[in-house]
Amino acid sequence: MAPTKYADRSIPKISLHDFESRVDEITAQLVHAAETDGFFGLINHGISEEEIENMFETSAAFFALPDSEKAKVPFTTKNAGWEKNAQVRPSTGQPDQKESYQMQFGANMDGLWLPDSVLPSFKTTALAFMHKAQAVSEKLMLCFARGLGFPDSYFIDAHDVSRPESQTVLRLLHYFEVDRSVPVPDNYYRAGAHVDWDFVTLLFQRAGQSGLEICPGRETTTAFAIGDTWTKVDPAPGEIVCNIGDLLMSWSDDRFKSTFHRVKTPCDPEVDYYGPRYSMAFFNQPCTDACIQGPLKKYPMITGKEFTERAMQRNFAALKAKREAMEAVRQDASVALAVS
Ligand SMILES: O=C(O)CCC(=O)C(=O)O
Ligand SMILES: [Fe+2]
Repeated sequence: MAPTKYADRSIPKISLHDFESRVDEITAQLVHAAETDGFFGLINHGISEEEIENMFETSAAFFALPDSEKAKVPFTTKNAGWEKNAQVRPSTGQPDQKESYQMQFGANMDGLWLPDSVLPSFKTTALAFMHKAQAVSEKLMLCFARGLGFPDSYFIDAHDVSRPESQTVLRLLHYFEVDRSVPVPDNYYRAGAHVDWDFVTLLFQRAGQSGLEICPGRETTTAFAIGDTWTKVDPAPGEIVCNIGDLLMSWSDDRFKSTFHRVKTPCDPEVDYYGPRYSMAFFNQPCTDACIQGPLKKYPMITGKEFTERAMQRNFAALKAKREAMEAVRQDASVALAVS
């Protein structure tokens, strides 16, 4: 695999302390980060390190269950449930080396919670954490609305998690331990390069479990930023790493940048972390009936349901193109072998 080019770029760290009295200052910082890097770290956000660690322990308890138990809550087309080695990224054409479990607040989760007899208090703990993440997200939504000239509650109303139309997701992720003695195959990522298609993502990482890499600012010149310059974002205790998603990019008429990121597979015993990696991503998704259009009306208005469907279709089309390209390379290679 061609060696990745790296640069030590720092992402802005934004503190939410004294939110009510500092809201305009925070808005300016968030808007600047969204217009440039598309990534920022949040501190003093109101979720304690203990609460985050408690949710990580809850997540580890879920993933420690036998696969036969987790398979009772399988991933569905409603973007909820458990999958293992099943998410193929268009950037790599290969499945991510991980398992994940996606939870939502509303009707899309019907039948997808394990009973308390299997995992005591899991649902209560997860929902309490999801409401905490939602409260942080609503602060960001207020600021982004103000920055774009919308009423303060505009994005908050469009992402109302108390409504059955809610599509917001907390995704628990577990990347498997990697064997140091086996060389990393080409195109093998814990999570291949991608942009998120939500409004804004809140990513929780666990101290010491590095691997996240970002390519800030949409300054990419190559497909999926592979070949561009990447920056490592190591987990800082208690910090939430946030990135703008495609939804906010289009809802801001492309003023705010959704940004490529990935999770590298460890390959350098000197610096990389080979153990199991746990992370949690809170994806703010619009209600299915939300009407999405930026202040400059650059794109036609669409609903939250249509936006989600189109994002999934784009992903499937890119994936199909990637697989066809890989198949053509394989056929060329076998022809070359046959004639040599
Ligand atoms: O696990 C991580 O650090 C990143 C996960 C991610 O980017 C995603 O699930 O969209
Ligand atoms: Fe992501």
